[in-house]
Amino acid sequence: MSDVLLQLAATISARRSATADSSYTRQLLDAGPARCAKKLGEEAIETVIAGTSEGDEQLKAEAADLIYHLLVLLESRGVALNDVLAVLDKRQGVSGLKEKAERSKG
Ligand SMILES: N=c1c2ncn([C@@H]3O[C@H](COP(=O)(O)OP(=O)(O)OP(=O)(O)O)[C@@H](O)[C@H]3O)c2ncn1[C@@H]1O[C@H](COP(=O)(O)O)[C@@H](O)[C@H]1O
Repeated sequence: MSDVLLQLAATISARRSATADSSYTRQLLDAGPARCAKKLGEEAIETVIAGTSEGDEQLKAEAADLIYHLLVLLESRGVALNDVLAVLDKRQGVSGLKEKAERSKG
């Protein structure tokens, strides 16, 4: 799973040197983090709609769009996917309820 994500993140990063007319990713990166974040929000809403009222195939397609746009936002902000995966890795084995309580302590 994370092999696919890491490969996609590498592709997205490499698109920085593509031409804008050949790459949708390059167009998003050129538009900057605010535009990338807005696209992510749109895809999140489409995923919510699929999750509540559409079939499994549509949900899978929207989830894939969402993940792609998340990776583009991370690239636009210069945040490495591996650093996000490290945060998730540290949380493994920690109950979500315990983690939430730690967060509210500040
Ligand atoms: N995984 C994806 C991927 N998922 C979704 N999308 C695009 O994300 C867009 C989201 O759909 P929308 O309906 O919101 O698109 P839209 O209305 O045309 O978008 P805007 O005009 O609003 O920006 C579509 O254009 C999809 O093609 C993706 N575009 C690229 N990739 C990956 O990125 C790689 C590089 O792509 P390029 O940068 O285009 O070469 C590809 O080989 C893929 O692996």
